Amino acid sequence: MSGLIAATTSAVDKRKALRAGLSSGTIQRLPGAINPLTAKLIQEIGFEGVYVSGGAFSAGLGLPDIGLTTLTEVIEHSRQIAGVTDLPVLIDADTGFGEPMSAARTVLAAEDAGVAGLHLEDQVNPKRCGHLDGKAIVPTAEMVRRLRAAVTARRDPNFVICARTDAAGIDGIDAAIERAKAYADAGADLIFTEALHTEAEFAKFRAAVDIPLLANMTEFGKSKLIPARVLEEIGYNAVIYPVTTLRLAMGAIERGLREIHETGTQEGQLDRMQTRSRLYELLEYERYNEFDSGIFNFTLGGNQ
Ligand SMILES: C[C@](O)(C(=O)O)[C@H](CC(=O)O)C(=O)O
Ligand SMILES: [Mg+2]
Repeated sequence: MSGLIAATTSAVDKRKALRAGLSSGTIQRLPGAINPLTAKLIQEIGFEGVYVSGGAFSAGLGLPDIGLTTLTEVIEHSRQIAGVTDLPVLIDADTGFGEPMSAARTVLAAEDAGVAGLHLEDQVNPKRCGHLDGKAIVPTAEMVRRLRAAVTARRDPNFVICARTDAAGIDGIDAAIERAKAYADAGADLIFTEALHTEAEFAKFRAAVDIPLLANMTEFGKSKLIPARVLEEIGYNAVIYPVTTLRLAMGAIERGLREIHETGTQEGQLDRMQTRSRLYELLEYERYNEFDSGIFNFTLGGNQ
């Protein structure tokens, strides 16, 4: 049964792995998982970690990314994803769902959900996507209070608290660097440098800040899409592809639905689909026989 239904690696070990990865000199690549099944694929392909995006989660609920989702919803979604993967899971906790005490509660809930780390951002409530104009940030001292509350609350010292600064797009990169230094002093383990534009900006940030850095390679935003290898050369420690799997899936879903609508059949889409046999392989369907031989007692014909 080992590894079926739920992953075998404990949350404690996953947090140790994330810490070790962040100080390894090898960039940790964390694609966003839109659901637990996607997290299984991320693990199978060989990435170092899994990201849970607030933007993708709210979009999946049919909502914009403007702070409408709740602590409970995000934690439950994250718990399901963390439960099926041996990889560390980093989650998007927006502004911490309220005042500093709520940020502390978010950390406790995330620990209980088996998550390896979370990021808190310095935007005002209600927050918005970091790649949109018109966002606003709280004073540095307020974000420091948010972070101190989070850092003090954690029970597992290896739980990663990542501080995201949205300041570059508002007050410029120098102000963002100053904030990052204050956030590191407040106990942040990792800095998420939101919405930088070019390699030169990423390099400038790297030169100025001593602790690990995370890059956000989200599509159709403010940042150039810089390959992981280049980010690693610059000295970044982690990179997220937060909404990529949602955009890939939704692009394919829209094309497929339009074709069915126009032609009356999905026949032309079959070679773009994950086959039944590939799905079953990913789910390790056959191994569930170990538990109950009545579950996988059939064979699949060709082309499935
Ligand atoms: C990383 C992010 O916070 C997310 O929710 O995934 C978003 C990504 C996006 O909207 O493209 C962000 O604010 O950058
Ligand atoms: Mg977000």
